[in-house]
Amino acid sequence: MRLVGLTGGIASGKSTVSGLFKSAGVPVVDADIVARNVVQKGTGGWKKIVKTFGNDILLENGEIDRALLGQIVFSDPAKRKLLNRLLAPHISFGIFWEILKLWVKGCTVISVDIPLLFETKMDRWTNPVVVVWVDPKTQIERLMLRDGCSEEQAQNRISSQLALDWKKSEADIVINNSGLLEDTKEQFREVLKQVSAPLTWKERMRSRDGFLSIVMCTAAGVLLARKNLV
Ligand SMILES: CC(C)(COP(=O)(O)OP(=O)(O)OC[C@H]1O[C@@H](n2cnc3c(N)ncnc32)[C@H](O)[C@@H]1O)[C@@H](O)C(=O)NCCC(=O)NCCS
Ligand SMILES: Nc1ncnc2c1ncn2[C@@H]1O[C@H](COP(=O)(O)OP(=O)(O)OP(=O)(O)O)[C@@H](O)[C@H]1O
Repeated sequence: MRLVGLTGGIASGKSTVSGLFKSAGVPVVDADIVARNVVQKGTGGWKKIVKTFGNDILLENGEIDRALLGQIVFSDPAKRKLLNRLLAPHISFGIFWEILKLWVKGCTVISVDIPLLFETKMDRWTNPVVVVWVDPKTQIERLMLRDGCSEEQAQNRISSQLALDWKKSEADIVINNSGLLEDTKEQFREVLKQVSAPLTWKERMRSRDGFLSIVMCTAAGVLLARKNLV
Protein backbone atom coordinates (compact mmCIF):
# COMPACT_ATOMS: atom_id res chain seq x y z
CA MET A 1 0.00 0.00 0.00
CA ARG A 2 1.20 3.48 -0.84
CA LEU A 3 0.13 6.27 1.52
CA VAL A 4 0.43 9.61 -0.24
CA GLY A 5 0.68 12.48 2.29
CA LEU A 6 -1.15 15.57 1.05
CA THR A 7 -0.52 18.74 2.99
CA GLY A 8 0.13 22.47 2.70
CA GLY A 9 -0.96 25.62 4.48
CA ILE A 10 -4.44 26.76 5.38
CA ALA A 11 -6.35 27.62 2.16
CA SER A 12 -3.36 26.64 0.01
CA GLY A 13 -5.59 24.31 -2.01
CA LYS A 14 -5.39 20.87 -0.36
CA SER A 15 -9.11 20.19 -0.74
CA THR A 16 -8.92 21.34 -4.34
CA VAL A 17 -6.12 18.85 -5.01
CA SER A 18 -7.78 16.08 -3.00
CA GLY A 19 -10.82 16.61 -5.24
CA LEU A 20 -8.55 15.93 -8.22
CA PHE A 21 -7.27 12.75 -6.56
CA LYS A 22 -10.84 11.58 -6.00
CA SER A 23 -11.81 12.34 -9.62
CA ALA A 24 -8.82 10.28 -10.73
CA GLY A 25 -10.09 7.33 -8.63
CA VAL A 26 -7.56 7.66 -5.79
CA PRO A 27 -9.39 7.45 -2.44
CA VAL A 28 -8.76 10.28 0.02
CA VAL A 29 -8.81 10.27 3.81
CA ASP A 30 -9.60 13.83 4.92
CA ALA A 31 -8.24 14.72 8.39
CA ASP A 32 -10.52 17.78 8.62
CA ILE A 33 -13.57 15.51 8.25
CA VAL A 34 -12.17 13.08 10.82
CA ALA A 35 -11.49 16.05 13.16
CA ARG A 36 -15.12 17.15 12.74
CA ASN A 37 -16.50 13.67 13.41
CA VAL A 38 -14.52 13.16 16.61
CA VAL A 39 -16.08 16.26 18.23
CA GLN A 40 -19.69 15.51 17.37
CA LYS A 41 -22.14 15.80 20.26
CA GLY A 42 -21.64 13.08 22.87
CA THR A 43 -18.32 11.74 21.55
CA GLY A 44 -15.15 11.47 23.66
CA GLY A 45 -13.63 14.50 21.88
CA TRP A 46 -16.79 16.55 22.53
CA LYS A 47 -16.74 15.67 26.23
CA LYS A 48 -13.09 16.73 26.55
CA ILE A 49 -13.78 20.07 24.83
CA VAL A 50 -16.79 20.82 27.06
CA LYS A 51 -14.81 19.88 30.18
CA THR A 52 -11.92 22.15 29.18
CA PHE A 53 -13.65 25.12 27.54
CA GLY A 54 -16.94 25.02 29.47
CA ASN A 55 -20.59 24.93 28.37
CA ASP A 56 -20.23 28.36 26.73
CA ILE A 57 -18.48 26.61 23.84
CA LEU A 58 -21.76 24.88 22.88
CA LEU A 59 -24.43 25.99 20.45
CA GLU A 60 -28.10 25.73 21.46
CA ASN A 61 -28.34 22.27 19.84
CA GLY A 62 -25.44 21.02 21.97
CA GLU A 63 -22.91 20.87 19.14
CA ILE A 64 -19.54 22.62 19.46
CA ASP A 65 -19.58 26.26 18.32
CA ARG A 66 -16.72 25.87 15.84
CA ALA A 67 -16.58 29.55 14.96
CA LEU A 68 -16.17 30.48 18.64
CA LEU A 69 -13.66 27.71 19.34
CA GLY A 70 -11.73 28.81 16.24
CA GLN A 71 -11.66 32.43 17.50
CA ILE A 72 -10.34 31.26 20.86
CA VAL A 73 -7.64 28.85 19.71
CA PHE A 74 -6.33 30.79 16.71
CA SER A 75 -5.70 33.86 18.86
CA ASP A 76 -4.17 32.00 21.82
CA PRO A 77 -1.33 29.54 21.07
CA ALA A 78 -1.53 27.93 24.55
CA LYS A 79 -5.23 27.12 24.09
CA ARG A 80 -4.58 25.86 20.56
CA LYS A 81 -1.87 23.52 21.86
CA LEU A 82 -4.24 22.34 24.58
CA LEU A 83 -6.98 21.61 22.01
CA ASN A 84 -4.44 19.79 19.81
CA ARG A 85 -3.36 17.65 22.77
CA LEU A 86 -6.97 16.80 23.65
CA LEU A 87 -7.94 15.80 20.13
CA ALA A 88 -4.70 14.25 18.81
CA PRO A 89 -5.42 10.66 19.95
CA HIS A 90 -8.98 10.78 18.57
CA ILE A 91 -7.88 12.24 15.24
CA SER A 92 -4.94 9.81 14.83
CA PHE A 93 -7.19 6.86 15.59
CA GLY A 94 -9.87 8.17 13.21
CA ILE A 95 -7.35 8.55 10.39
CA PHE A 96 -5.93 5.07 11.09
CA TRP A 97 -9.44 3.62 11.03
CA GLU A 98 -10.31 5.24 7.69
CA ILE A 99 -7.06 3.94 6.18
CA LEU A 100 -7.75 0.47 7.57
CA LYS A 101 -11.20 0.40 5.94
CA LEU A 102 -9.66 1.27 2.55
CA TRP A 103 -6.86 -1.29 3.10
CA VAL A 104 -9.45 -4.02 3.79
CA LYS A 105 -11.19 -3.06 0.53
CA GLY A 106 -7.89 -3.70 -1.26
CA CYS A 107 -6.98 -0.09 -2.16
CA THR A 108 -3.28 0.10 -2.96
CA VAL A 109 -2.81 3.88 -3.32
CA ILE A 110 -4.47 6.10 -0.70
CA SER A 111 -4.08 9.84 -0.34
CA VAL A 112 -4.28 11.28 3.19
CA ASP A 113 -5.09 14.99 3.33
CA ILE A 114 -3.67 16.19 6.66
CA PRO A 115 -3.19 19.96 7.14
CA LEU A 116 -0.90 19.32 10.13
CA LEU A 117 1.02 16.40 8.57
CA PHE A 118 4.45 17.79 9.54
CA GLU A 119 3.31 19.39 12.81
CA THR A 120 2.00 16.01 14.03
CA LYS A 121 4.98 14.13 12.52
CA MET A 122 2.63 11.89 10.57
CA ASP A 123 4.85 12.44 7.52
CA ARG A 124 6.83 9.44 8.88
CA TRP A 125 4.04 7.18 7.67
CA THR A 126 3.54 8.68 4.22
CA ASN A 127 5.60 8.54 1.05
CA PRO A 128 5.62 10.56 -1.11
CA VAL A 129 4.64 13.79 0.63
CA VAL A 130 2.86 16.22 -1.69
CA VAL A 131 2.83 19.86 -0.55
CA VAL A 132 0.30 22.22 -2.08
CA TRP A 133 2.07 25.56 -2.07
CA VAL A 134 0.67 29.02 -2.74
CA ASP A 135 2.34 32.43 -2.57
CA PRO A 136 1.65 34.33 0.69
CA LYS A 137 -0.41 37.12 -0.90
CA THR A 138 -2.72 34.71 -2.74
CA GLN A 139 -3.03 32.52 0.37
CA ILE A 140 -4.28 35.32 2.58
CA GLU A 141 -6.60 36.68 -0.13
CA ARG A 142 -8.17 33.25 -0.72
CA LEU A 143 -8.51 32.59 3.00
CA MET A 144 -10.22 35.92 3.67
CA LEU A 145 -12.53 35.43 0.70
CA ARG A 146 -13.47 31.85 1.57
CA ASP A 147 -13.96 32.29 5.32
CA GLY A 148 -15.11 35.92 5.29
CA CYS A 149 -12.55 36.78 7.95
CA SER A 150 -10.39 39.84 8.58
CA GLU A 151 -6.75 40.04 7.54
CA GLU A 152 -5.71 39.75 11.20
CA GLN A 153 -7.79 36.61 11.72
CA ALA A 154 -6.44 35.10 8.51
CA GLN A 155 -2.88 35.91 9.57
CA ASN A 156 -3.46 34.31 12.98
CA ARG A 157 -4.57 31.10 11.34
CA ILE A 158 -1.61 31.09 8.96
CA SER A 159 0.81 31.73 11.84
CA SER A 160 -0.62 28.80 13.81
CA GLN A 161 0.96 26.40 11.31
CA LEU A 162 4.56 25.73 10.31
CA ALA A 163 5.75 28.04 7.53
CA LEU A 164 4.52 26.93 4.12
CA ASP A 165 7.94 27.60 2.58
CA TRP A 166 9.51 25.20 5.08
CA LYS A 167 6.90 22.54 4.22
CA LYS A 168 7.74 23.11 0.57
CA SER A 169 11.43 22.46 1.30
CA GLU A 170 10.53 19.13 2.96
CA ALA A 171 8.22 17.94 0.17
CA ASP A 172 8.86 15.10 -2.25
CA ILE A 173 6.48 16.75 -4.70
CA VAL A 174 5.32 20.39 -4.80
CA ILE A 175 2.17 21.63 -6.50
CA ASN A 176 2.19 25.38 -7.01
CA ASN A 177 -1.45 26.43 -6.69
CA SER A 178 -0.86 30.19 -6.97
CA GLY A 179 -2.18 30.39 -10.50
CA LEU A 180 -5.31 29.33 -12.31
CA LEU A 181 -7.03 26.06 -11.53
CA GLU A 182 -6.04 24.88 -15.03
CA ASP A 183 -2.32 25.27 -14.09
CA THR A 184 -2.90 23.20 -10.98
CA LYS A 185 -4.69 20.50 -12.99
CA GLU A 186 -1.78 20.42 -15.43
CA GLN A 187 0.72 19.86 -12.58
CA PHE A 188 -1.59 17.30 -11.04
CA ARG A 189 -1.46 15.13 -14.18
CA GLU A 190 2.31 14.69 -13.61
CA VAL A 191 1.79 14.04 -9.90
CA LEU A 192 -0.80 11.39 -10.68
CA LYS A 193 1.70 9.60 -12.94
CA GLN A 194 4.25 9.58 -10.11
CA VAL A 195 1.90 8.35 -7.41
CA SER A 196 0.37 5.73 -9.71
CA ALA A 197 3.76 4.23 -10.65
CA PRO A 198 4.05 0.48 -9.91
CA LEU A 199 4.30 -0.27 -6.18
CA THR A 200 7.71 -1.06 -4.74
CA TRP A 201 8.31 -4.46 -3.21
CA LYS A 202 7.80 -3.06 0.31
CA GLU A 203 4.59 -1.27 -0.69
CA ARG A 204 3.25 -4.50 -2.20
CA MET A 205 3.97 -6.35 1.05
CA ARG A 206 2.05 -3.67 2.94
CA SER A 207 -1.01 -3.96 0.72
CA ARG A 208 -3.86 -6.29 1.66
CA ASP A 209 -3.10 -8.88 -1.03
CA GLY A 210 0.65 -8.84 -0.29
CA PHE A 211 -0.04 -9.22 3.41
CA LEU A 212 -2.44 -12.13 2.82
CA SER A 213 0.16 -13.84 0.56
CA ILE A 214 2.73 -13.61 3.37
CA VAL A 215 0.25 -15.02 5.89
CA MET A 216 -0.70 -17.89 3.57
CA CYS A 217 2.92 -18.71 2.65
CA THR A 218 3.91 -18.66 6.33
CA ALA A 219 0.97 -20.92 7.26
CA ALA A 220 1.84 -23.33 4.41
CA GLY A 221 5.50 -23.34 5.52
CA VAL A 222 4.54 -24.12 9.13
CA LEU A 223 2.19 -26.93 8.04
CA LEU A 224 4.85 -28.47 5.77
CA ALA A 225 7.48 -28.28 8.50
CA ARG A 226 5.13 -29.96 11.01
CA LYS A 227 4.29 -32.68 8.46
CA ASN A 228 7.99 -33.36 7.89
CA LEU A 229 8.61 -33.55 11.64
CA VAL A 230 5.85 -36.14 12.22
C1 LIG B 1 -10.58 25.10 15.77
C2 LIG B 1 -11.70 24.48 14.96
C3 LIG B 1 -12.90 24.17 15.82
C4 LIG B 1 -12.12 25.52 13.88
O1 LIG B 1 -13.10 24.93 13.06
P1 LIG B 1 -13.41 25.48 11.59
O2 LIG B 1 -14.67 24.76 11.13
O3 LIG B 1 -13.46 26.98 11.63
O4 LIG B 1 -12.16 25.10 10.67
P2 LIG B 1 -11.82 23.68 10.02
O5 LIG B 1 -11.89 22.60 11.04
O6 LIG B 1 -12.59 23.48 8.78
O7 LIG B 1 -10.25 23.84 9.71
C5 LIG B 1 -9.86 24.68 8.63
C6 LIG B 1 -8.36 24.68 8.56
O8 LIG B 1 -7.81 25.26 9.73
C7 LIG B 1 -6.54 24.70 9.96
N1 LIG B 1 -6.50 24.16 11.33
C8 LIG B 1 -7.46 23.46 11.97
N2 LIG B 1 -7.05 23.13 13.21
C9 LIG B 1 -5.82 23.62 13.36
C10 LIG B 1 -4.89 23.61 14.40
N3 LIG B 1 -5.17 23.02 15.56
N4 LIG B 1 -3.70 24.24 14.22
C11 LIG B 1 -3.42 24.84 13.06
N5 LIG B 1 -4.26 24.89 12.01
C12 LIG B 1 -5.45 24.28 12.16
C13 LIG B 1 -6.35 23.60 8.93
O9 LIG B 1 -5.59 24.08 7.84
C14 LIG B 1 -7.75 23.29 8.48
O10 LIG B 1 -7.78 22.78 7.16
C15 LIG B 1 -11.24 23.18 14.23
O11 LIG B 1 -10.33 23.48 13.20
C16 LIG B 1 -10.60 22.18 15.17
O12 LIG B 1 -11.29 21.49 15.90
N6 LIG B 1 -9.25 22.07 15.11
C17 LIG B 1 -8.52 21.13 15.94
C18 LIG B 1 -8.44 19.80 15.25
C19 LIG B 1 -7.30 19.79 14.25
O13 LIG B 1 -6.15 19.77 14.63
N7 LIG B 1 -7.67 19.76 12.97
C20 LIG B 1 -6.73 19.64 11.89
C21 LIG B 1 -6.70 18.23 11.38
S1 LIG B 1 -5.09 17.60 11.25
N1 LIG C 1 -6.14 27.70 -8.32
C1 LIG C 1 -7.11 28.33 -7.69
N2 LIG C 1 -7.62 29.47 -8.20
C2 LIG C 1 -8.59 30.17 -7.55
N3 LIG C 1 -9.13 29.80 -6.37
C3 LIG C 1 -8.64 28.68 -5.80
C4 LIG C 1 -7.63 27.88 -6.43
N4 LIG C 1 -7.37 26.83 -5.63
C5 LIG C 1 -8.17 26.96 -4.55
N5 LIG C 1 -8.93 28.06 -4.65
C6 LIG C 1 -9.92 28.54 -3.66
O1 LIG C 1 -9.16 28.88 -2.50
C7 LIG C 1 -9.85 28.50 -1.31
C8 LIG C 1 -8.96 27.54 -0.51
O2 LIG C 1 -8.82 26.32 -1.23
P1 LIG C 1 -9.02 24.92 -0.49
O3 LIG C 1 -10.29 24.94 0.30
O4 LIG C 1 -8.85 23.86 -1.51
O5 LIG C 1 -7.78 24.99 0.50
P2 LIG C 1 -7.39 24.01 1.70
O6 LIG C 1 -5.90 23.98 1.71
O7 LIG C 1 -8.10 22.72 1.59
O8 LIG C 1 -7.93 24.83 2.94
P3 LIG C 1 -8.03 24.35 4.50
O9 LIG C 1 -6.65 24.30 5.04
O10 LIG C 1 -8.79 25.43 5.17
O11 LIG C 1 -8.75 23.04 4.53
C9 LIG C 1 -11.17 27.88 -1.76
O12 LIG C 1 -12.16 28.87 -1.70
C10 LIG C 1 -10.90 27.46 -3.20
O13 LIG C 1 -12.08 27.46 -3.97
